[in-house]
Amino acid sequence: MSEKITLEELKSSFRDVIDFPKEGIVFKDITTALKRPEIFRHLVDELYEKYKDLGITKVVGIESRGFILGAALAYRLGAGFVLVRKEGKLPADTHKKSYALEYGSDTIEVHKDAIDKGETVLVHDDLLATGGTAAATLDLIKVFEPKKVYASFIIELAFLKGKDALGESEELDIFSLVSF
Ligand SMILES: O=P(O)(O)OC[C@H]1O[C@H](OP(=O)(O)OP(=O)(O)O)[C@H](O)[C@@H]1O
Ligand SMILES: Nc1ncnc2[nH]cnc12
Repeated sequence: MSEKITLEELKSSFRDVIDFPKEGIVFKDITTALKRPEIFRHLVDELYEKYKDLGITKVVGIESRGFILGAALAYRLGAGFVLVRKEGKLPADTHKKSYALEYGSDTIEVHKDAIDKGETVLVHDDLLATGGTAAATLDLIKVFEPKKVYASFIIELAFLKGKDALGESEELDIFSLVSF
């Protein structure tokens, strides 16, 4: 079971780095949380408790920070793990999507054989900012015709309205552990 970590304690386990990677950005650094065993375990346990009974068969982790808890969660859920990677990193045939994020733009890819039709999929990333990255990922996995899609984040930067960009609906369930 999770040790008792309060929301305030969790929130203060992240570090703000001013003007990274660009001037004007307040970067939420999760490394200060991940290096603490009790916080790392709390993050995995909280997400596991939320998703354990939903029949999730694949967890999709978004490169690179989405791989950390995404993989731990897939293990706990008994699900497979799928990598959504930045362009040029996946070796076999891929589907691709370009997108804008809070401090730039990029292209992501997923292997064409990563998910089967009708699977229940949990997309995981560390942080939801403008929603550009997550929206591109959700678009990318639509081609697999999943039965149901969940999206989870450790942190949501609510003032950037990423949830609006994703468009919560009956088909899509969005959740973040912490909101700033
Ligand atoms: O909601 P958005 O505005 O799209 O921003 C969120 C994305 O930005 C960060 O990733 P980044 O591209 O910096 O990659 P990294 O995880 O490899 O550091 C973060 O991990 C999310 O993936
Ligand atoms: N402010 C921010 N902190 C950390 N990761 C981010 N990804 C996009 N915006 C971010």
